[in-house]
Amino acid sequence: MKKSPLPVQNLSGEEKHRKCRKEALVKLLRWHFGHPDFRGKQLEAIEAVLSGRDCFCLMPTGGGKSMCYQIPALAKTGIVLVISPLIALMENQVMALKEKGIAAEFLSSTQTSQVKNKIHEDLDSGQPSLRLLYVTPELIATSGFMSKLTKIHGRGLLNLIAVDEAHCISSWGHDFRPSYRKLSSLRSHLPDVPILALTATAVPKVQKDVIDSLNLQSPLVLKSSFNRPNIYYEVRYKDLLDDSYADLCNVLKSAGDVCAIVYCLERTTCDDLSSHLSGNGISCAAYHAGLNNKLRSCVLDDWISSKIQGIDRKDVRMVCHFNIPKSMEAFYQESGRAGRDQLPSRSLLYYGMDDRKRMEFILSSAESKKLQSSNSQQGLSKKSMSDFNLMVEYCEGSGCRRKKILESFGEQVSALLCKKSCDACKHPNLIAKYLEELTTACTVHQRNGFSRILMSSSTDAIDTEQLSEFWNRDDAASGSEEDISDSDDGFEVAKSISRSKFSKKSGISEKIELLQRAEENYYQKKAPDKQANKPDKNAISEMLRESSKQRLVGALKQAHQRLGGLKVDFEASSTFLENECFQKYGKSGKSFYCSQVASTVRCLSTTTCAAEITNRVGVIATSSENIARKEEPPLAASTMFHQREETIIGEENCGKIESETSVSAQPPQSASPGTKLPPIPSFSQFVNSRKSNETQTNASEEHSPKIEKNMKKRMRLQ
Ligand SMILES: Nc1ncnc2c1ncn2[C@@H]1O[C@H](COP(=O)(O)OP(=O)(O)OP(=O)(O)O)[C@@H](O)[C@H]1O
Ligand SMILES: [Mg+2]
Repeated sequence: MKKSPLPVQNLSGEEKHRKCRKEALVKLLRWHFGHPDFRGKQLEAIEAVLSGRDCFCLMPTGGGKSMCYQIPALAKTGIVLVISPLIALMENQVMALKEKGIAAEFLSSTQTSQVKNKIHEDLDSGQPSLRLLYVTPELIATSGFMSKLTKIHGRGLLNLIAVDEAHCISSWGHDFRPSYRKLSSLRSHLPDVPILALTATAVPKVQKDVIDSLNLQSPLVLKSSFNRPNIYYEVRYKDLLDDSYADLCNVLKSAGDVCAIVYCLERTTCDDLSSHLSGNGISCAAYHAGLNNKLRSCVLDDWISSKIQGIDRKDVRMVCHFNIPKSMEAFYQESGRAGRDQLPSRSLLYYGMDDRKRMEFILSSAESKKLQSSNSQQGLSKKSMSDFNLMVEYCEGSGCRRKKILESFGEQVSALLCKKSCDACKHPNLIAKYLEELTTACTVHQRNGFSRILMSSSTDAIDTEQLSEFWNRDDAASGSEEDISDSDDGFEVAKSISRSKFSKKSGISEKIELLQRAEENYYQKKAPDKQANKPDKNAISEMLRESSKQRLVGALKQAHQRLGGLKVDFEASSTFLENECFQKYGKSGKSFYCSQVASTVRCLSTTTCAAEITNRVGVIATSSENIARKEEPPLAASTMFHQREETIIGEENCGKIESETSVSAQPPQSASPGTKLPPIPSFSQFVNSRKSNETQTNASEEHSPKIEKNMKKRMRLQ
């Protein structure tokens, strides 16, 4: 329920006494957030920054770090600037604050220029109403925004700069973000504004790096215990399971209607698992860097909409790692998304020997790559391998899992602390038995060799930041930094193998061979005959489309009632909107399509302006013809296009190959009505035809440096 804001109090006035001050702060906490008292070191952090002191605050995931800057924003007139690496997090926090009647906004490319202008107007006014402004690190780096901040500060209105997820500044951390480096300019431009750095990453080297990089001056360093008593830790051994997909499916089903996150190393696993779970009646969606920004935001929207909470939803009951994470830090951070409401929750890790080998390969590739590029990175690469070994020990060791987590962060605790809230403490004999079986299974496994050699050497997620879950949609201020987990689609397979197995000297033909192998492998995985027998669980049925239309009609009618008269034809408008969803995400499958419909319904249900809807669907009159024409692209061609794009092109700026390959590689929407698109050649066909063309045109120049160079450039092997 929305409350009227408590009048802002200037606590630095007559309430000088610490006790009174504390009482006033607790009052703010109770009034705005409904919490009875501060947790852990929150109060100390708040008092430090309110007194103008820098502060480094290390608290576990879900420990309540946000409160350390949200309360100061309410305790003084002026603005608190919050820097966050993840737009979804910003959106989510701003939404939650607004619901509580607190004036908060975020600036990012996802907003309309109208919204942005409004925020800027407020900032430029003598008395901004904003209390918290969330921005991306990229925006801080722009001179325009920095000079705006300087002006606000000049008017005495910039109270605090909070750097959330501050470990992103350190290349020693598991989520290093180059854009965070730019934050070092904050201190030089705004020397006397206190800075609060917040993180849940406990590695001492990272802490030092954060303090040094942000140039914190004699900061108050606050550290809390990392124990998450409400999380039950468990490991399952893939090599001992008949079918880990089925196992996860059962786990999720038996957990009931709860919210869960499943982390996978690779996009393909993410997609496969997601469609497997959907096919088994579990509502889920894949979310990874292979999706475009809109799609990702759409999935996130859906996630948010189910309980009006975001990626950091408090009620996540289970976090599952379907592949072993690369470090204890990453594991802690991700598993820590469970149970932020302090209620009993579960962390489940599926450990498999193949996964272990694959991660070892990734990390050792990173090591050799970094050794080549810079000797100074040597220590970093070695560190990543020893970090991973801790993770392996977590899975393969028999002792208390909680103790292992805490010890990896330098906390010495007794296993009694666990109170049987991990599988190793609760079922020690069973775990001992599993580990014994695992040893036997592995011996057999090794004797037989690993089945998926190509797979295990496939992932090119060599840069540490590529495995990060943090991401920004492209920000107006600069290019985007799409840093979420990367994977091994066919192109990546070939790319990584060509990088790892062959030196730069290897010939183009070897690389082409590899690409062809990768392609074969990709298509084998998606073998049509295998697919043909199976009904496509992710297909969008006519029935689903019809029910989506009905949902949209309902939302339009509600908007009509709420806004006092919409001058639109409900049926035609809903058909238009549904078509739009289908056009955008029809090819991507049911979950994305449903998500887009949900997003549109939400948009209709929340808009406060009738003109917004009429303008949007007003397009119908002029574009209905186009819609009819654009509907239902030829399925085979569009699927093929999608696969090609994913497999071979895979990244941005691929126009060159695309346009040379075939005219049919145009997006199907742009094909004129009735035009049957010619078949798209496979990548092998394309490469072979190019090879023979080039051989014909200049036989003597076969494998000449020029051709190799061009081919290399086109295929972006390097
Ligand atoms: N003093 C408090 N009493 C009770 N609940 C609190 C208190 N402070 C924060 N919380 C709640 O704890 C939850 C986690 O808070 P928050 O998101 O700030 O954690 P965090 O430390 O930033 O975690 P993360 O590292 O995941 O970002 C929120 O639901 C918040 O409302
Ligand atoms: Mg946080």
